[in-house]
Order: sequence, then structure tokens, then C-alpha cells
Amino acid sequence: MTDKIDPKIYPTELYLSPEKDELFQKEPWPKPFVFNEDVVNVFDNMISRSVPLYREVLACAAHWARAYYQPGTKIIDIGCSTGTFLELIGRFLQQPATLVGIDNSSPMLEKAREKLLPIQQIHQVELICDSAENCSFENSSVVIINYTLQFLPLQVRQKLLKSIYQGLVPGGLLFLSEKVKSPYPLFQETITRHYEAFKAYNGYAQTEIERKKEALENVLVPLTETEQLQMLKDSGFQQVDSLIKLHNFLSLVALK
Ligand SMILES: Nc1ncnc2c1ncn2[C@@H]1O[C@H](C[S@+](CC[C@H]([NH3+])C(=O)[O-])CC(=O)[O-])[C@@H](O)[C@H]1O
Ligand SMILES: O=C(O)C(=O)Cc1ccccc1
Repeated sequence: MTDKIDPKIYPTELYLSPEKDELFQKEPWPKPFVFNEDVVNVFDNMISRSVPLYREVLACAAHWARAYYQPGTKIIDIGCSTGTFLELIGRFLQQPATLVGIDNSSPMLEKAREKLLPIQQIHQVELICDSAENCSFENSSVVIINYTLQFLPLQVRQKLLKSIYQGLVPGGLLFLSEKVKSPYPLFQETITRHYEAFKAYNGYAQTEIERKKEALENVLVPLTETEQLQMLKDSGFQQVDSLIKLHNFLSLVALK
């Protein structure tokens, strides 16, 4: 007989602000794409309508974070944006912890500060406004980096993953989500068409989709899944597994 399953162990509802993303409907839109105040104001709506399985990925990250958290260590969310993951894990963890959010956009962290007020009754929350590559990951048992590595210059990505590996305690977990590309041009084309249909289904007009695609060119630079896995292995992670993939978005876990 297995242990009884408690329904409260499935994290679901996210705290998302409702302001609708209409940024690419009219001039001026952010090109090249930046995380400025206009983007931040609609960010929760933008990301939840633009990333396939966004809610499921954050719920999955919370489940893994709770399973690998070691008391007395930190949980760090790199590219924490408006604090949605930290807020979820803050409600979901069964014990007080130190929760650290890193983001180099100060308007993002202003929103996060507001969102995280209630969980500060239980947890120690630290928000760091800096580039991830300048940060220390010492004494962390869980590091989350969702949809953020993709914005860093290629030569910085490997350096950052090595520094995360070095900072994690033994048995520590990295949870990573990224936009990826197919190594096969025909598949990449089909995946992109399907992804754009997903965006259209979520209410984005064709012009909005095309304008944002242009704005993200050379700003969000995806790797292939194989390149991503190799980078993790080269950083020291030996046990790496994929958890979720839909269209061109992938979530992985890696153990120290
Ligand atoms: N060098 C950098 N250092 C730190 N932060 C950075 C850097 N470059 C960009 N950012 C920050 O990384 C975040 C990326 S969004 C993450 C979503 C979140 N994880 C979520 O699950 O809701 C993903 C997206 O917009 O597609 C933004 O908040 C940037 O300010
Ligand atoms: O990759 C895309 O086309 C997206 O729209 C994802 C995304 C979501 C939020 C901010 C930037 C990119």
C-alpha cells in the first residue's frame, strides 16, 4: 500500500495580475524588446498567453522545489520577474525558508515586492536587482531559471550555469525552462507555425505576433535541446532529465 495522497500537494493557482497585453497593437511598441515599465505592467498576462503550459510549468517547478529544498538553505529564482513563482512556492512550502529573487529589471522587482508581501509573514524574502552573472548561488538547494537564460549572451550562459552548479549544495536541484529550436529546419518551421497558432488562440492578432517576433530577434536567442543539455553537462550536472515540452518550450531538471 502506498501512502495516502494529499490533494494539497498539487500546486495550481497562480497569482497573476489581470492587465491585458495590448502592447503590440499600436505604435510605439518595444523594439528591440526590453523589460521596461510598459512591459512590466502587462507582463503576467503576456507570459501566461505566450508560453505554452506556463501554469503547469510553474506548478511543476513548485513541486520539485518543495521536494529538493533542504532546510537552512536558499531557494533562488533567477529572472523572477513579477515574483509569480516565488509567491507560489511561498504558499506551497511547508516550512519557513529563505526565498531569493534575482532580476535586472527594477520595475519587475517593484511588482514582485508587492506580490510577495503576504508570504513575508512566513518566509525571508530577498530581491536582488542585478544581472544573474554577478550573483552568488552559495548555500542554495534549489535554483529555478525559467525563460531567462535565453536572454543572456551565449558566452555568459555557460559561465552562469557553472556558477549555479558550484553554489548548489550536494543533492541540490536546478529547474530550467527555455524556448528551444529544432535542429531540423522543416520541423522548426512546423513547430513555429503551431506555436503561432497557440498565440492566436490566446487572442493575439497576426500583426501583434509578427511585431513581437521582430522585436525579439537577436534578443531572445534559443539553443537546440541538445545544445542546452550539453551546456548543463559541461557545467558539472551529470543527472539531467526533461520534464515538459510543448512546441518550442522545454523544462528540464538537473541534480548536483
Ligand atoms: N541578465 C539578467 N539577469 C537577471 N535577470 C534578467 C537578465 N536578463 C533578463 N532578465 C530578466 O529575466 C526575466 C525573463 S522573463 C522570466 C519569467 C519568469 N521566470 C516566470 O516564470 O514568470 C521571461 C520572458 O519574458 O520570456 C525578465 O524579468 C528580465 O528582466
Ligand atoms: O517567444 C515568444 O515569442 C514569446 O512571446 C515569449 C515571451 C514571453 C514574454 C516575454 C518575452 C517573450
